[in-house]
Amino acid sequence: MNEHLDPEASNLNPTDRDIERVLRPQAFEDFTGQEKVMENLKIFVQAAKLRGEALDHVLLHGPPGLGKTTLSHIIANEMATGIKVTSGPVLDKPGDLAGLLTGLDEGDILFIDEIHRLSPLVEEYLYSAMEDFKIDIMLETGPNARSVQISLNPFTLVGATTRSGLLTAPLRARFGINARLAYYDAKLLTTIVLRSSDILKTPISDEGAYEIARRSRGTPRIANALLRRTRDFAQIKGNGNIDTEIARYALNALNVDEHGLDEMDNRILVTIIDKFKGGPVGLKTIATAVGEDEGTIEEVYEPFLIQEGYIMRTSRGREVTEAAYKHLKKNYPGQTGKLF
Ligand SMILES: Nc1ncnc2c1ncn2[C@@H]1O[C@H](COP(=O)(O)OP(=O)(O)OP(=O)(O)O)[C@@H](O)[C@H]1O
Ligand SMILES: [Mg+2]
Repeated sequence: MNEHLDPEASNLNPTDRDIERVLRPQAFEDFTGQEKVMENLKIFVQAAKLRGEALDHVLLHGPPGLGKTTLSHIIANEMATGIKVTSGPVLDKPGDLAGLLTGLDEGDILFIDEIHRLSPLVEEYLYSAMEDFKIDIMLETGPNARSVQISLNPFTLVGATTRSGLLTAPLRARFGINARLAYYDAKLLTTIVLRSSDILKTPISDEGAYEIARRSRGTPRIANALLRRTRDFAQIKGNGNIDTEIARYALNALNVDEHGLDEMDNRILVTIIDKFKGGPVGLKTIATAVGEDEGTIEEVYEPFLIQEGYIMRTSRGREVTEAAYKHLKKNYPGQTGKLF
């Protein structure tokens, strides 16, 4: 597999990257949560294996860190096939894609991360590959140039995206299996934290694990990262064991608040309340006011704030809820204004 094309690997330091790899579940049975998605996926994998066919193309979508990349590797492991990894922005010419496609063995997985960022030309080239396992390739250049159609081995495209809304309809329609990953509840994340501490050989109490879990924005990647940092605090400031007290100490030091909101989450809520009277206000305006990229707010911060009931999406923009005022210990202006 092409590790250097794994885009998320680059923003971790080498040690954390190694740890992330060790913690990554390898089989269906190590993967916690996403019950509905997993139940179906297991059936589709079993059926494809029974028929000796390639699995239908799979689209995985959902916020960052919920397990899309992990699942793509699990699918390859469970199908007992090879996997090639690339990403939308890396494939800038159809030729790049052709090279990957012709190198696939029967039943192999081609994993395209950030598939919403494919160039239109590459995307169109993908259509016939996905549908008929055929591609056109150009032979020679200049006056002798001609294209020939070649057959590919049947393969499975696994596409991952945090922005399924940006996928074109024709591309979306070519995926037979469409799986949306949702945020994890604190109980599931506790299981994940306990499993990770076991692998890292870090002693932890159930309560300590729960404390980390419930403050991890519903996201396994964040839970694992907070576990690693809490382990540092436990080793330097404590006796190496993670209990509730050291977990609280570490999470406060890391600016993760009682409800698991981080600095940017809180800055977004404060901004909407203080600068825009609680909203409604447009996404672009919020982005400018907090100094963060609009897409990042939409795909990383907002979904969690909406799911936790701090923000509502209305036709006129984003509005904070009473829960947001309460969370920030601010007076809720309430409905009074609307009576007059
Ligand atoms: N269901 C799960 N059970 C246990 N660990 C998980 C699970 N889902 C994710 N993880 C852990 O969280 C980490 C992040 O997951 P992953 O890289 O698959 O997320 P992603 O959805 O691909 O994120 P991105 O959109 O940023 O690429 C993994 O290394 C893995 O250790
Ligand atoms: Mg990923």
